[in-house]
Amino acid sequence: MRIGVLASGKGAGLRAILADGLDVSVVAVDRPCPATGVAADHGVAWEVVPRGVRTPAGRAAFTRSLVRVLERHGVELVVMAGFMTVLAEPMFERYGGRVLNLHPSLLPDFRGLHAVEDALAAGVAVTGCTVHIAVPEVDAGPVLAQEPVPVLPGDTPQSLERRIQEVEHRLYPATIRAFMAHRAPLRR
Ligand SMILES: Nc1nc2c(c(=O)[nH]1)N[C@@H](CN(C=O)c1ccc(C(=O)N[C@@H](CCC(=O)O)C(=O)O)cc1)CN2
Ligand SMILES: NCC(=O)N[C@@H]1O[C@H](COP(=O)([O-])[O-])[C@@H](O)[C@H]1O
Repeated sequence: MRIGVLASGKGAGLRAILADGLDVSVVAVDRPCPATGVAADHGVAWEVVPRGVRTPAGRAAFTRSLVRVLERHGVELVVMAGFMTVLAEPMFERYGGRVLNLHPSLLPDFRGLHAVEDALAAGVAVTGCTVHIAVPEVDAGPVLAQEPVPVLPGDTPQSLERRIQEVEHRLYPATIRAFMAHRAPLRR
């Protein structure tokens, strides 16, 4: 199954996906970011799709542009790895049930942009990460996999994020493989 990865940042999750040998056809980013360098280092096509104004119409136009890039590369499964823009309906009209996201908390706890900081501020002893099927509602949709991560005394957002990402970089590729094993490709 041909994978398209959506990213916005450092690309550590993307690097883990590529290191696992998954077939990534294209990396699409919503802003210039180091993830494109990770793609280039692995010989994977990448494109910057500027997200523009985040009005409903602007978000829909941005999402349609993303879909066109993914279709141009024959993508059948969309994998968000540190993607930081909320996708509009056109993505789910085209790839409904085949858009995955990785979130750095045990959803439904700590949804949104600041999950690591929020878990730390809440004083929980355990947080974690979640792989789920994305839907139009942010950080909702069916959970595919979760793994707990302890919060340790003296943790900073950075130290906790590092511990979570160690788990993410193993859990996400494994969950993507399991998902593909149970889904027929869109076309044979
Ligand atoms: N329709 C969906 N789009 C996205 C989902 C999703 O589940 N459904 N997951 C997110 C990833 N994410 C959390 O895991 C997340 C990313 C970004 C935001 C957000 O509020 N973004 C702002 C812009 C923030 C910024 O750039 O500083 C926005 O889009 O207005 C919330 C959750 C990816 N997309
Ligand atoms: N709400 C989405 C979110 O916070 N995603 C998180 O952003 C990080 C991206 O790292 P990367 O750009 O190095 O892969 C990852 O830890 C991922 O869980």
